[in-house]
Amino acid sequence: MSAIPSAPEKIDNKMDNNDNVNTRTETGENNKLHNDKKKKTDPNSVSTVIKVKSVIPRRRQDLLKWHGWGYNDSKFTVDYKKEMITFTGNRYAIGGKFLPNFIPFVLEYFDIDLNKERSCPRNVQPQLPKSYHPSRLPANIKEELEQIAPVSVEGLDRFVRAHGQTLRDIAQVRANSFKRIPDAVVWPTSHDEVEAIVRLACKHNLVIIPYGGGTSVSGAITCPAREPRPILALDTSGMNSILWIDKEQLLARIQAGIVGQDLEREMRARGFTVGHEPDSYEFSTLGGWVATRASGMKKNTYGNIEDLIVQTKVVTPKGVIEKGCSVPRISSGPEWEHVIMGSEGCFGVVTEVTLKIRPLPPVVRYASLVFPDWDSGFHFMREVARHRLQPSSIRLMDNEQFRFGLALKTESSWGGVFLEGLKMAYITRIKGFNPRTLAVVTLLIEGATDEVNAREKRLNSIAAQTGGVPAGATNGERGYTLTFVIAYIRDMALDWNIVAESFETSVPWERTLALCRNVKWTVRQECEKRGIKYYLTSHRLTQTYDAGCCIYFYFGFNSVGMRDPVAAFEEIEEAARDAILASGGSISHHHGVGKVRKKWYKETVGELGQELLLAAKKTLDPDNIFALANMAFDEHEADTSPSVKSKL
Ligand SMILES: Cc1cc2nc3c(=O)[nH]c(=O)nc-3n(C[C@H](O)[C@H](O)[C@H](O)COP(=O)(O)OP(=O)(O)OC[C@H]3O[C@@H](n4cnc5c(N)ncnc54)[C@H](O)[C@@H]3O)c2cc1C
Repeated sequence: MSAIPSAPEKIDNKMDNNDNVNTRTETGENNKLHNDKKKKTDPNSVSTVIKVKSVIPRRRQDLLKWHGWGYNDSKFTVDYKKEMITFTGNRYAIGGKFLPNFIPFVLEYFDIDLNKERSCPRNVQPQLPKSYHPSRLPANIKEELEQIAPVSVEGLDRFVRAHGQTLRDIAQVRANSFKRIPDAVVWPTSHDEVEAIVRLACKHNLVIIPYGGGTSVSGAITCPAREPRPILALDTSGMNSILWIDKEQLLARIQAGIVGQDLEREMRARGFTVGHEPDSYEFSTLGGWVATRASGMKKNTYGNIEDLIVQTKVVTPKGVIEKGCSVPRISSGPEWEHVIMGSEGCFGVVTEVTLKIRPLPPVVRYASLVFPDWDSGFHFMREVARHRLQPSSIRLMDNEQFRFGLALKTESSWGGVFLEGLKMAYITRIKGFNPRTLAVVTLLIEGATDEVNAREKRLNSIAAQTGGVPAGATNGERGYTLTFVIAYIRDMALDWNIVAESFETSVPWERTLALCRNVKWTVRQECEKRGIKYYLTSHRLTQTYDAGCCIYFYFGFNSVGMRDPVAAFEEIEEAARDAILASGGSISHHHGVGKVRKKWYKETVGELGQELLLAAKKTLDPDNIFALANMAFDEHEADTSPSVKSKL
């Protein structure tokens, strides 16, 4: 660990809006040495900095919705005359197509009043706030900050970085009801600039919230409401260069603000892949993945983020943490890099990461299987994991999700998702599967042709033993495409007063079926208690391990007539989480703790675990500059009076 130099640095800061031009080489000493050596010895290595042009502009609101998920031009919209839903834009396969089965699905589960909606359609853009909380950043500090990196105190720039993607976040955005938003946004382009910003924050006692892609679903980036100090949103999007690629060692050094889709595009253009694809990867960043311990859909081949990282560089108020060597494994006491993975922005800013990369697989094949019900699908998944035969991705969807897939069937040739026409007839009439109970597995198999063929054969043979039937590649591919579109549904649902959100957990194999039943039962009880008649719970098994799996739930209900639907949703979700823990599940598999799951942190890590977390904070950030109040950190600790500081 090295201390942040105290002498002020003059920094040549030329960030060209969206070009993310980094005018200096910001690699650390190790990396400079690495580069110099590689230049001489390895003609295959790319040692020049690749300045990535991001899809996402610095004014994110120009491309992305300020009031919901995803691109401005992509959304579900209702044509009340035709009684049909369309998905706008042409970014996704269902773009521009009518979805004739969607309204019947919504009516069945949520009983919306179409006549009322027709007379008062709500396909209306939410209006931007007329005013914002004034910035608390003193003008002289702003000037000092501007010497380091571009700064904005404009209301909208601050507002769009005040939240993630929880239901409460989106409800607050739409109502402009945040108690606190950042007082300024700052866009560093390099590790050194981050060091200078952190130094300045320590000097003036400012709060820093690292902001990556804003896709957090744990309340992690939401500003603590009672924080009295000026808050800087440190937007990492300007730090998105690929510093070097070592084709021989299959490593790349990358700045932490790079967005998933930019990283994959650049790597694929050079014949490589990182292979980390969380469902949010269009918008989430490398630094966000590290800070939340993210999990990608292809983790069976490439690993979760913790398996992909070889080295990280992190700026904390007490100095820079970075291992002094870049090695595949080390036995040198506890791995301090793991203290940063999952630190949820509370210890400092991840600035650079060395990641493993892989050559692009020669063959990528989708496949799907249908099972008579969830339990038989589950037994298939268990057997596959027992034999360690998982392909890059393997997911089991329950019947509600299967039917939801049918609801997204288009009127035109792209077709629906899952089992049309003859295939459906074969499965229901000849195989005798009940369309109201069947479950679907989607598969993504990567590798050389022989390997892919062999694996598919073995998977099909296990499926046959557990009651499954192959349902083709197209259905498999559509299942994956659908993943990116599902995230857009909540915005339309909110227009109909349907509140919805997902939550997830990890669980040992032997507890999984009981956990799924218990959670659905709990949700049903909680809905009945509140007189909620129209709701949907659904789950899928998204990740498999030797010792268990990840279960991902969707839950939504029609909240018409309720006084505080968001609070009701959160109460039900809390009861569901209690049921998860009581059934042997965890606080989270990949979403993290943030502010919304703090209640269960101590019981998860134990008293001493929590003490260790507080001790790490005291060492790395004694003045609570990174006062995000996630995990065990209480908002009150934002009060920096000596008595409170000593508690840290
Ligand atoms: C539709 C949808 C699908 C999702 N699918 C997945 C999935 O498949 N797998 C998965 O793991 N997660 C998923 N998530 C959750 C989310 O995308 C991840 O938690 C992601 O890692 C957050 O990255 P981000 O760049 O958006 O971080 P942000 O939301 O900006 O920040 C999240 C946390 O990380 C901190 N942080 C961000 N950058 C840095 C940095 N450089 N240094 C230090 N701290 C930093 C922030 O302070 C905050 O505490 C999904 C979310 C949504 C909305």
